[in-house]
Amino acid sequence: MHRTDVCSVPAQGPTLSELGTVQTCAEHCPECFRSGLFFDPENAFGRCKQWPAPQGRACRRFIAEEAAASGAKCVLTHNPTWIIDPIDGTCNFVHRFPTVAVSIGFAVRQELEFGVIYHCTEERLYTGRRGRGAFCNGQRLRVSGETDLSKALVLTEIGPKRDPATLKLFLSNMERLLHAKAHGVRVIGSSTLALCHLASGAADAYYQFGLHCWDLAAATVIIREAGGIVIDTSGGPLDLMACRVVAASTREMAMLIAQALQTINYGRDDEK
Ligand SMILES: O=P(O)(O)O[C@H]1[C@H](O)[C@@H](O)[C@H](O)[C@H](O)[C@@H]1O
Ligand SMILES: [Mg+2]
Repeated sequence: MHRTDVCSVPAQGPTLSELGTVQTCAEHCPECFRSGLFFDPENAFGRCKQWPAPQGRACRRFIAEEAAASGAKCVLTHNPTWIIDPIDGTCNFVHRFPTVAVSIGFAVRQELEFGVIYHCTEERLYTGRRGRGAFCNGQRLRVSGETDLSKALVLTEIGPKRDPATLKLFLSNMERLLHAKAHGVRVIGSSTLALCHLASGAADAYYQFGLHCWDLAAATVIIREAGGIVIDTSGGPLDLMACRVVAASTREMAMLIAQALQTINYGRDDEK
């Protein structure tokens, strides 16, 4: 049966309900997914068209924090892949500290196509779709454009390692930025929401060693579509699996941060 359903989404970017539509499309097209059918790779939502999957591979894949925690491999192939952190800010959640989010990213051919981050306690839905802009509850997002570190609010997170050597490096990085006269440095307990604050212009830079691809996938699309930049801590292009990032409102700010940092090694998501 040739399906021509359009899992279309309005141009202003997806909302969970449209995403739900895409998911409904997937549910409505079980034969698509069973026989390895793809969404049209030219358009992440696209038309759910029927054509044979190459080498009969299953079509969409999932990379999720809890699956990785129970031993699943984090390998980003060319297949359409959902990259999910179901609760970002778990420690906050158990303390009833209201900085908790759900993060859902989607990649096709290893290109991040769209991201959705839902700030559960504030009912703020951040969305971004490649080439179609970034939004919070339908309001367009723009980064601050700040290039002066002395006027910048810099966000970071501690990362999971707490051994003395790692903590020394973490604190040393924070000290370096404060010595460089950063206007402020903040740790809020959720990398995805910190990155959304950057996309909204409420912060000017973010860096972290020890986060994961599921923290970065959705937020990277949202920041890029808000006019920001997301790179590796080396100053090179983002490596989604490298467990490290610098994001900023401008390339100048990103390079200032990257040059100040000492590396903390957390390995790679695709090598664990
Ligand atoms: O709460 P989960 O298990 O998602 O872990 C998150 C940490 O809580 C954040 O500090 C950290 O910045 C990352 O967001 C990390 O994913
Ligand atoms: Mg997380």
